[in-house]
Amino acid sequence: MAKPNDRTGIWIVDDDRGVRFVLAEALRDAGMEVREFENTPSVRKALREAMPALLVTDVRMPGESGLALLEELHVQGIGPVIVMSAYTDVATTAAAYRAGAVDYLAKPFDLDQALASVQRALADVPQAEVASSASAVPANALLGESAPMREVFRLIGRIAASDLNVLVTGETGTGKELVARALHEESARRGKPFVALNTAAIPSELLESELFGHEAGAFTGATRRVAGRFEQAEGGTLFLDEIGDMPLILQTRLLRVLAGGEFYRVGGRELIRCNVRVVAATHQDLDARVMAGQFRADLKHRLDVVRIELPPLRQRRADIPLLAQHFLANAAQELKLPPKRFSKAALKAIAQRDFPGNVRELENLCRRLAVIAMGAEILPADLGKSVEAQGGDWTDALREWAGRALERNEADIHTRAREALDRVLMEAALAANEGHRQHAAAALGVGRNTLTRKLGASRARRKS
Ligand SMILES: Nc1ncnc2c1ncn2[C@@H]1O[C@H](COP(=O)(O)OP(=O)(O)OP(=O)(O)O)[C@@H](O)[C@H]1O
Repeated sequence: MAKPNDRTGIWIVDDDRGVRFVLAEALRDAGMEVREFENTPSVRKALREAMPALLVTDVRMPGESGLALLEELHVQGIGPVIVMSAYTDVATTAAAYRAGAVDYLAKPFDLDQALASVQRALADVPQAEVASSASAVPANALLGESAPMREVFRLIGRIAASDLNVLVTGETGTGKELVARALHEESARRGKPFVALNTAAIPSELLESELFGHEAGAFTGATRRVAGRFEQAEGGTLFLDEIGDMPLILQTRLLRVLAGGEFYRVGGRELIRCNVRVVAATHQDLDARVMAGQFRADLKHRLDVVRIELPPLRQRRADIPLLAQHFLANAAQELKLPPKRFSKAALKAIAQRDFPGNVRELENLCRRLAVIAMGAEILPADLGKSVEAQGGDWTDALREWAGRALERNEADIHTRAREALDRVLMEAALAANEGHRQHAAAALGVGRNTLTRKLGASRARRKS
């Protein structure tokens, strides 16, 4: 193989002649020397005589994948490499960064963007830290193909391996928790716990012990030592949802832990060191809360090292068909119903809807459709039925459900029914109020705390 100081030119590897041509021309126009390759064996051959200053490679090509080549070259210390691909799922982007890529271009890309990326790579501008573990990447449930979601995947892939704190923002139901999970799964912390805590769902007087644990006798009713979420997440990731609602006094404690990596359990004297990556999320405007004195600016800075903004579903309608089909198939499987599919017209009609409750609302709609649509194909008329079913006589369905559950001698029928009732009402009210909890609570005629507590309890149960 050639010596590293012989590096010249930019090598483009892509089985698509069109892509090679357009990119090569753009780079040549910018005064760069370019060589083109249509597969990895030809690159290997060329590497016997020369080395590129920069390699730009596609991922999926007939024969060997660009990532396999990249991994090998990375081990040998060649670099930098830019990966370009139409596959912008988290698993592929994260794998590219792990294999040593300095950037990831989502196809189709803008030529100016590609040129800027090449120039950055050549100038050796430091990119995000990358870890170099090459283990298999688990399948990820975070779906999307719209431009904003591709950007989100790219960002996740880029920062997952670092230990940076991340703030995920977006309306309710946009997938903030899924993003936090993806960050965890794509990091070296995978295999260690991922612990989620909705700070708004826990009464503030209990939140401290929930986060940091307590010793026996710390307060009335504390009969034994209990580990908090920080301890439970040791070595892994702690997801703090609705961070904007955290009481100020706890913000101060959290800040201390983040700054020092140490804490005491409530009522405890032993200083506990922790190694936890914190991913926080909020649907609120944290900057506005800082301005209003409701959120500590220094804590915001600690949490907001990297920000991932999830756009509402109505701003990424291109994702709706993909998500809807996925949820419909999932619901049918989960509920043991025969598989159903959307007619083209139904899918089109769904994609035109606004979803104030975002992906969660779409998921719920698909579940209802899986149950109520008569035929194997869901038609636009079924969408209307689904709306009627929401406002129709649901007690019939409940009666039927109760009858079946009793027949099967199932346990906790009343509790489960109440939970389902709570959940449906809360989700409906949140969806109707753009995720605004106070408005949703008012619309239901319950207190805001009741709503958040029930919401948290119902989610915790669904997760367990
Ligand atoms: N991109 C996506 N692909 C697949 N499923 C998704 C996606 N985004 C969200 N979901 C699903 O939608 C539901 C809501 O997502 P999630 O709980 O992550 O939202 P959230 O933003 O954390 O909501 P909240 O602010 O109300 O806590 C979940 O069931 C999740 O699996």
